[in-house]
Amino acid sequence: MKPVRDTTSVLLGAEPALRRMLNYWIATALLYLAAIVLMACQVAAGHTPREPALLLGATAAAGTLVSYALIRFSTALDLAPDVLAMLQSVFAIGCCMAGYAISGPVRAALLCMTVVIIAFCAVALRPRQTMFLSAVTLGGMGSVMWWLQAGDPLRHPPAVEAMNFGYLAAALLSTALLSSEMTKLRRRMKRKKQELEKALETIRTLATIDELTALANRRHMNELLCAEERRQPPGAGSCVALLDIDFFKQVNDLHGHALGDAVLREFANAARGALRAHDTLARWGGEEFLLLLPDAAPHDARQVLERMADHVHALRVEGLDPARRISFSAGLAARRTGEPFTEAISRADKALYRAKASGRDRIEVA
Ligand SMILES: Nc1nc2c(ncn2[C@@H]2O[C@H](COP(=O)(O)OP(=O)(O)OP(=O)(O)O)[C@@H](O)[C@H]2O)c(=O)[nH]1
Repeated sequence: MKPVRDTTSVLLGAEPALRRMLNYWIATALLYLAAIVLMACQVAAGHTPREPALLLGATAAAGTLVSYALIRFSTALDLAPDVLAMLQSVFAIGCCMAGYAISGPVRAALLCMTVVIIAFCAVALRPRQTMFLSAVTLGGMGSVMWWLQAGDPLRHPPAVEAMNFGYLAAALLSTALLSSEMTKLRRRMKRKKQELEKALETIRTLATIDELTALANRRHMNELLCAEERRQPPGAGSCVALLDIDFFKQVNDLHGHALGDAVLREFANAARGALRAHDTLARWGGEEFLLLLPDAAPHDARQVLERMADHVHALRVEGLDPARRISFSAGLAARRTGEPFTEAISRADKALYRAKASGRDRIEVA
């Protein structure tokens, strides 16, 4: 299986976009093969002269191989998908025109091939390019038909050529319109997909971030704690701390809820600035915050909290009495080996209660 996989990846490349284009190429190559076989049948039945049919078959085969090389090395050659599609379709339409000129009574059947070519290329072309290609095809085929009926009106009766032209014009027009509608549909779907991705991103943010402080919310912190419990090998240390802003109720009572909100926001900004790279501070509820310090000894955790306290003490919130210093009390607990975080948090909560009871603006260790 591996040699087959290796050969496939050399032939089709590894990039999904390139593979998709080469899969399209395989489909067109099969179409060319079918056309060459049918042309050979026409030669065998005596409807088509041998030499021009051979020349056309060889040109079509060579063109198919060249188009493979152009697609396979399109990145190196800096060929955009629409340029590739245009080149391939112009070549294929040229083959159809030559095939029509040398085919006998079945030549009208070749017209359906032109429609297939336009439909194929419309996947990679812009609607305006598809319209242009359809017009070029109609002009080219019309010229061949005119040239055939002018040169040999008995084998190519003008009325028949005119009807063939009419059918081709109708089919190409409908195909071009249809492909333009499909392109618009694809664009709409792409836009919808981008909108959905954006909405999903917003939902993800809303589900993990606290709206007021932009810190992690309680739900997200619980997820992080579970992940941390799974990640941490037994014995490896981490700490949790519960923080509560001191006398916060007074801020609300004296200055109103809006200023209370501003204090919460400023507190969060200041506290965030004191964290280490892997620490997470979450709004646990109201004016209470939970700090998770992975791989931290109690001494390291205490240093983080002291740094945080310095940042918070230095806070000046507009509208608040400058003499009023914002502070917080904290309960710190080092997680014991195998201990669930819920228990460590409960110990931190008791330590926080002691910090409040013994005068606030301090850190108590559980
Ligand atoms: N502005 C504002 N206030 C909030 C919010 N969430 C909770 N609070 C208020 O926070 C206050 C918490 O006060 P308490 O926990 O009773 O006590 P405190 O004044 O902080 O005193 P200590 O904690 O004992 O130092 C209450 O008045 C709540 O209404 C919020 O999102 N915005």
